[in-house]
Amino acid sequence: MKISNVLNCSFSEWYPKFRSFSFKSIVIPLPDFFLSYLHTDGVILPNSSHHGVYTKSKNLAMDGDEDDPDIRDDELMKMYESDWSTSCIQSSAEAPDFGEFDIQVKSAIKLLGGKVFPKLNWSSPKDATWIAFDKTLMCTCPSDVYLLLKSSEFIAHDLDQPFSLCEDHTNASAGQTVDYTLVLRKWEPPNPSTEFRCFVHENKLIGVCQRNGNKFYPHIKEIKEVILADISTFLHSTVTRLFPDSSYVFDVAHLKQGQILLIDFNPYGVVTDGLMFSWCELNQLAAQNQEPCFRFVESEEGIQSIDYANYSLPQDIQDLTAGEDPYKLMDLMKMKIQKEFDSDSSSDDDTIQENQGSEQVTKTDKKTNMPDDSRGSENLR
Ligand SMILES: Nc1ncnc2c1ncn2[C@@H]1O[C@H](COP(=O)(O)OP(=O)(O)OP(=O)(O)O)[C@@H](O)[C@H]1O
Repeated sequence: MKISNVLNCSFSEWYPKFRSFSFKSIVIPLPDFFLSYLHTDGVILPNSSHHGVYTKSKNLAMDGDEDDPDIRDDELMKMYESDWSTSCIQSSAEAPDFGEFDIQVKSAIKLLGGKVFPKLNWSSPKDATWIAFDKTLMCTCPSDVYLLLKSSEFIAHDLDQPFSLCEDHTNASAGQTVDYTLVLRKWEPPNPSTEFRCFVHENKLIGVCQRNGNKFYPHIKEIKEVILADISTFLHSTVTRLFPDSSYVFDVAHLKQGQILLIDFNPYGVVTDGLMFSWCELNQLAAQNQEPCFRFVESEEGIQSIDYANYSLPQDIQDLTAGEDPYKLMDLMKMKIQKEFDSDSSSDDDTIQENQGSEQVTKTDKKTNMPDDSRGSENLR
């Protein structure tokens, strides 16, 4: 994967050619001051949102929505006073004023029907839904967009190191200027059972898999030949003709027989999540001259763990599992030793429980039915 391949998957590169096959979208160039805002720590919403400090509820930050009858005054006060102890500190910081940019975002949302799905050049803030009032990426005002963008690690990756896994990436290319854009797409959530990720190597479809690996959709098995044939036709009649690279990954929704909705392009390489494939498997498929491999959840037992679930885990747990904070690990071990010491007298019971625990782990691993290397930590898209 080269820098040029990543650039070709940038939304503003592919969208003009595929406009009629995808969601209606508006691209707004990001001014430098907004990029600096995204880079700074902390979340202070602009003056225009009427709420200079970060508030937990999206509704609190919605323009002209102070009289929302769904929120009672006492609930509002509780939300304000809840666990945002830093708000006193933040309120003394200056709230930004986005002027013309804010107006552009507002009118784009209006033009797209009042509800939008936000992205930057490559990624959406899909890991930040926890911060949203309704736990989705639906935005109805500029503050919704800013809050999600500021809270996402995927967005931070787009901004800080979009080429970090490219083979031609050097320290010099790290500073390569990217024309950053805000992408607002008409809010039209596809039915997850219709979404598929498609892997293309040298213009050949090598693999297709269900986009959402944590659900079993019985209908996929029934119409798998139709799905594969429609994706293949769309690839060869449209995508290969218009997309500049020969290897890439694209996401689609199979709306009905003969009707494909294009969702996104991603680079062909480990930066892109192989979902139900490991990249090792994909490379093997690329080397073979076979029909595309179609993978989907074939039964309730084949379900994978939930995507991005780790982003909603407490930071302490994430640090522990990633081994990033040895002191937390030492504390945990001390607690464990103490617990074992305390319950020394009932060791027989403990042994049974621990055995049951390891049995469960083994079962869970088997349930995914996936090779160990199937989800690399490099996957960012
Ligand atoms: N216009 C839209 N309205 C509502 N939901 C959408 C819209 N576009 C995409 N989605 C949903 O969001 C998901 C992610 O979309 P998209 O692929 O554009 O984001 P992404 O961050 O680039 O994801 P990835 O990096 O995994 O490709 C889609 O699978 C789809 O379910």
